[in-house]
Amino acid sequence: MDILKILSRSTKHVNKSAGGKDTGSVKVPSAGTSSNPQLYHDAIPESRGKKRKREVEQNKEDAPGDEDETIDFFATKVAPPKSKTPRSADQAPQASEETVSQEKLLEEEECRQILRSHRLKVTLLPPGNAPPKKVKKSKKTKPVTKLKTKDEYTQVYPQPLMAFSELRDIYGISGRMATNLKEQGYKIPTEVQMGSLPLLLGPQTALGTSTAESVGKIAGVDLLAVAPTGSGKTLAFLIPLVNQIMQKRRTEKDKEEHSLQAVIIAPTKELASQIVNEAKKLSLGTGVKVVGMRKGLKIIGTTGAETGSGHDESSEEEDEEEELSKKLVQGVAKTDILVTTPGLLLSALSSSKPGEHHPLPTVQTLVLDEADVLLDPLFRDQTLGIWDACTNTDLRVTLWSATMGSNIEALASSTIHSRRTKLEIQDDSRIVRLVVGLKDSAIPNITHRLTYAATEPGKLIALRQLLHPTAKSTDATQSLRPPFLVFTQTIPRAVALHAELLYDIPAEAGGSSRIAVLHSDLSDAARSQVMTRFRNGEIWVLITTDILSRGVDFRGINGVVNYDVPNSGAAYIHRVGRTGRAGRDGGVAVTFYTKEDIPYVKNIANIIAASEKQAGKPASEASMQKWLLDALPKPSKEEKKKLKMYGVEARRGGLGAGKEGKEAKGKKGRMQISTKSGYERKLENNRKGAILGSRRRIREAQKEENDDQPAVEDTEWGGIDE
Ligand SMILES: Nc1ncnc2c1ncn2[C@@H]1O[C@H](COP(=O)(O)OP(=O)(O)OP(=O)(O)O)[C@@H](O)[C@H]1O
Repeated sequence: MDILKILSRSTKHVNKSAGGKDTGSVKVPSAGTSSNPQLYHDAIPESRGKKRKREVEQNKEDAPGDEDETIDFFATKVAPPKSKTPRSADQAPQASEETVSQEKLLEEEECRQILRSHRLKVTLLPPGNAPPKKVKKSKKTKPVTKLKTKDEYTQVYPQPLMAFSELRDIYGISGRMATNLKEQGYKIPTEVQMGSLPLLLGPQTALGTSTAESVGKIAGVDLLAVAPTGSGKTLAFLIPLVNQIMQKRRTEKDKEEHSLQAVIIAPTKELASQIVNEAKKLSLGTGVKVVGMRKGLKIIGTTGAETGSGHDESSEEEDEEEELSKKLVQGVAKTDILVTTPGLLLSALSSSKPGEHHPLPTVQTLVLDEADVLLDPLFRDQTLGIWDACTNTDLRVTLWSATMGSNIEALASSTIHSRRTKLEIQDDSRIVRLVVGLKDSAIPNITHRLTYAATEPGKLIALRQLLHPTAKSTDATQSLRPPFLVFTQTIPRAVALHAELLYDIPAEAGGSSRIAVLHSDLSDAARSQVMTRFRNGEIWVLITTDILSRGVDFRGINGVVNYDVPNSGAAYIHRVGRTGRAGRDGGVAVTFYTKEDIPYVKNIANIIAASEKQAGKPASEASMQKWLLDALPKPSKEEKKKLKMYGVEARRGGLGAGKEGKEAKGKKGRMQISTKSGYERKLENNRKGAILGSRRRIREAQKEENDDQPAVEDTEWGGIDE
């Protein structure tokens, strides 16, 4: 059925599939996949990279076209390859880095041109734990921290991955994994995959020509990757991981044995379970096992020392600890890859000594997905605790996000360096930073709308207008075709908005079952049921909090509504990045703001302006007018910090609560979610007050009358009056 028609007040129900081609002339993400998942392909000068360009063209021809595509809107991802008898992992050819034919590699200048045209920037971070230099500019100005000097940060031009076929031809991934990729329909690598896969699969091959003179041989890399939302970072970290484990398993005698090789940390259960699914599809038939962490799952085997039979003698303690870490059974969960939220794994690692954790000595790869939030104060201790528990000297760490502030980068690199010093690791590895496009910016392929709704009731009216467009419009910015997500600041607000909108979808279109709410107060089972129903297209409007703002991939979602303004620029980038995934065009991101939000929206307005500039929108068509940008006040650092931690004050804690969740004095109900304006509510309250007052007066008058009667009559029942 045409969702938009059903929701339009003036039109009748048309019985067509929700994900069908009947999406009007507006091209929306739910209409199908994009023929090219890449976001940037600036022209390369004619003479450069000809050979490779041909390959890309070829791939483009092979790619599925939008027109013929009839997909179930943001339906479950391409089904995993059918389990044909898998080719044994041992049969896969093994291409060592030395055997790669130099003919297959590009010249450095070609690499440079291609990387530039895809807006990829690769930088080697300083080799040692070089502290940032304090530079005093003048006597009057404060000392500034100069983070970059030419010698410390080296821009390099590694081999880009031009086609997935190169994964096998150049980097020697197994045939089985190559088949899995093909069967899932991956054809053209996205920018982050172009840049990161060569670096992680064969750093020497990838960096060979680029670094020979300037930085010498590089044995391995720890990677900080910053790439737009929906640009395929999951696949970028999973391919090297599964490949590495397969290679290791080839050398093991007992093929049934699994020992924990890699830990992937994600901030929410929803994202962790999505990663598990992706990893399972990729490793089908490879023998690599993936498990999602859950409460009660044993990661560490118990030993005599743990059950209380160990000695307390301090002279023996160190030896015992060493013995213990050797003896601990790492494969209790019997898995190669564990995907987890930070809290779950850290509590599974806690030892009987408070504040101490069991080590994970077999883990060789640690992946932090949404690394900036994992290293933010909320999760920092838990994430660093797990990182610290990974004691293997060969550990490689990769960090991924669409946003990464310089403080997070500094924390990550200092953790890597101090760990190397602590464990006395000496090898030729380097930290590499990969940035795709403009750092910390929103994807350029969606339409942004920043809408002033003045008041809370104004926001509700505006949302209803999006849900029930009254005028037929071909302009994607005037309507929002479900499925879409609505973000609120708090759980009570999400619940209240859900209650308010519950009956907005006509019964003929499925009624209240089409709208749902998801937040962290729900049980795990309820959360996962809502996720499944949304993915299956049963739910059209999903109201949620920031719990779904990061990483979650609902392929063809058409839009995002920020019912409440996000708490930071990064939160905006991630929320709106739920649409426009894998290069799909037509996604819409609507942000409502009221007078309470005015001090905070400049940041968002700037992000929108930068995104439109990136997309090449001429100034005349920009939705962010210069006068508005100039007029909006600039929040102070302190205000930004407060906003990030607690959200907009007027909405803190719930519907309209003040500080610490208490209703602000004299402002009770000011921010409640309701269609009625404050004036209407005042009239209603006055009416109610008048009725109550008149009842009270009647009661008082009756009481006075009764008081004049003899006392005995109080207890006598006079029967029902005729
Ligand atoms: N090379 C590719 N070609 C086509 N689709 C791809 C490709 N790589 C990934 N995708 C698809 O792109 C979508 C987004 O990928 P993914 O979830 O990994 O994005 P992400 O970069 O991690 O985003 P976020 O920052 O929001 O977490 C997924 O549906 C994935 O299957």
